[in-house]
Amino acid sequence: MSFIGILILQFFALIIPGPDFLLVSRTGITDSKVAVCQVVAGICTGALIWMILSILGLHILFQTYPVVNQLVMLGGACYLMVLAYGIAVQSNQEVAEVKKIQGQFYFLKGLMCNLSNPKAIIYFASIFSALPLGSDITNILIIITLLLIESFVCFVGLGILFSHSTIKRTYYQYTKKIDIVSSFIFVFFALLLLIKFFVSLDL
Ligand SMILES: NC(=[NH2+])NCCC[C@H](N)C(=O)O
Repeated sequence: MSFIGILILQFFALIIPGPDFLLVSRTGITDSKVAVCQVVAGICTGALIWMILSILGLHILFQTYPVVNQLVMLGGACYLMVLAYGIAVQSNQEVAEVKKIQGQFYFLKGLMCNLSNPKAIIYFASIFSALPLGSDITNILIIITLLLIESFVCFVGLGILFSHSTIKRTYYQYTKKIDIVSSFIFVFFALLLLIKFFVSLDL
């Protein structure tokens, strides 16, 4: 596959709503643009970690020892539940209080959210094996850089889109309802991971 082909594929992977997408759009609505950049930097660091692990061949470890994959899925599901719980608690607090509690953890939130999905390692492994002219180191470095830039630009763009005043106004009008819906969506993603976990147990 050509570099352009890989970037187009990655674009669709980015914009399909998932935990990263939800976290970025939410941060855009409820927080500052700086917070969006920090969350996205965390997500991109997570993506970089998955890329490095897949280059090191750890996807083979995941396939050979499914228990490693299962543990990450379980941990990921728990983390998404924690995110959902955080939003649910937040919906019962005043905005000023919430700001105080959230503190500086945006980067970590983005990082953990991205790492919650172990499927990423298989995804990146297949991308690296589909590289044009084989997987030599220059090609891999180029594609890693391009994928990270694309993820950063698309997600920051998404966060800024959601930080638009009209969307913010709507949010402050329906804060509680939107918080509850987004917390349910995080629970939904966590349940998907849990279902995959139980299916992989092959009971
Ligand atoms: N940096 C990445 N490649 N992230 C993958 C994002 C996957 C999916 N769109 C989500 O929002 O969860």
